[in-house]
Amino acid sequence: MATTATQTQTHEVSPYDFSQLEPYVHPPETKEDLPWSELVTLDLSDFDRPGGKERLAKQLEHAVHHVGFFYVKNYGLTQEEVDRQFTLAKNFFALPVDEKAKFEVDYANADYNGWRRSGLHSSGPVKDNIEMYNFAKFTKDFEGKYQHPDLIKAHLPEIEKFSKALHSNVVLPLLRLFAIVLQLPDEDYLVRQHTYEKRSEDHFRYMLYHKRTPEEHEASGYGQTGGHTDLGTLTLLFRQPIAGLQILGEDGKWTWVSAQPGTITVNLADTISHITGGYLKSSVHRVVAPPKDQWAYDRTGLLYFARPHSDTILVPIEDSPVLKAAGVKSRFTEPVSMGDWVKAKQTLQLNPQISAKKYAESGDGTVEVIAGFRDRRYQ
Ligand SMILES: O=C(O)CCC(=O)C(=O)O
Ligand SMILES: [Fe+2]
Repeated sequence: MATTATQTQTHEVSPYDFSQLEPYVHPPETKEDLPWSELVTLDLSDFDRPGGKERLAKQLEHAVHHVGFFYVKNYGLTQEEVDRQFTLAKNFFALPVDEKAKFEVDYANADYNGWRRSGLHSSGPVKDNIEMYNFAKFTKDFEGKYQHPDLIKAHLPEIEKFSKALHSNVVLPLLRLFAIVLQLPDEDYLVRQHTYEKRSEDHFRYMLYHKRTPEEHEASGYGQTGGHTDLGTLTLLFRQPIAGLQILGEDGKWTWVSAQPGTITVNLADTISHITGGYLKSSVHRVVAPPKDQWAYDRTGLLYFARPHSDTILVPIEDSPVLKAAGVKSRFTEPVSMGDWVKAKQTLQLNPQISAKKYAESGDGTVEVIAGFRDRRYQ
């Protein structure tokens, strides 16, 4: 009967339903005794308690000025919600190459939203092992601009909710804490440069480092050449157990970031450094080969990159007594907007040939990104 057929159809489970997806399971942690970074952990549930913001800002002071990295916990998303994003990432990367290729990034036009295939660039004689899928902000500016495979389409509302929660539960509270650290009369000063609705190039990312053979690790120099700073305001990195992320300390030594349960790792990036004349530290970090006992596993990442509105002019904030006392200056010789900065730095990041040529020409390990500001290469 017709009604039976309809009923059967409505009860059919979509192949994209979570019950049908291969769940992501965290690989085991390393047993190696590595030199781990000592990072503070901010309990964001303290934020709205009396005196909480001030306590958290105090806790951050050293980290934001000297380290550039810290953890946050209790950020208002359940472990299940986080695990579902890891599962979506895993299942997305498992799609056939032909399917992912329909959503490929357009680096030639400096557009990095969509799928980035691995093997685009070489590190030494070996091709890179990184795949990414970047989501633009879920705002009017980008509405209808990017298409997604059916798997992602089926879960887009949840992905939108998740990435917006990262912005409102983590990015904005942290910007208020920075305002307190900088003693700004207006606690929302930075928040107003980072509203979700207005145009900016924030993005949420699924990332996969494919496992490598011992020969590939060796030939790629164990990943030890990729020291960099991120170009935006803050980068959020979900806990995943494959060790690899390292921070360059003030003492010139690299330490490993460990996977603390229930946390997000946060690092400060270039823009927050620009608008504080270098007072807040854009941390140098890199991703190296994991310890040997983790060589058998892929490394899956969930990241959120926060950036100021594209029309923000990157000059030091004027009404901060802290910055005044430190005597900070603009890092540029002329006014540079966030849009200008993104374009200039991204041209170097997305085109290793251009970047390699410029480094070779300069010969001193630095290149000018824009308006007199020079980036360094960290080994
Ligand atoms: O995967 C990581 O741990 C960090 C990645 C990173 O540094 C970046 O994408 O800028
Ligand atoms: Fe980075």
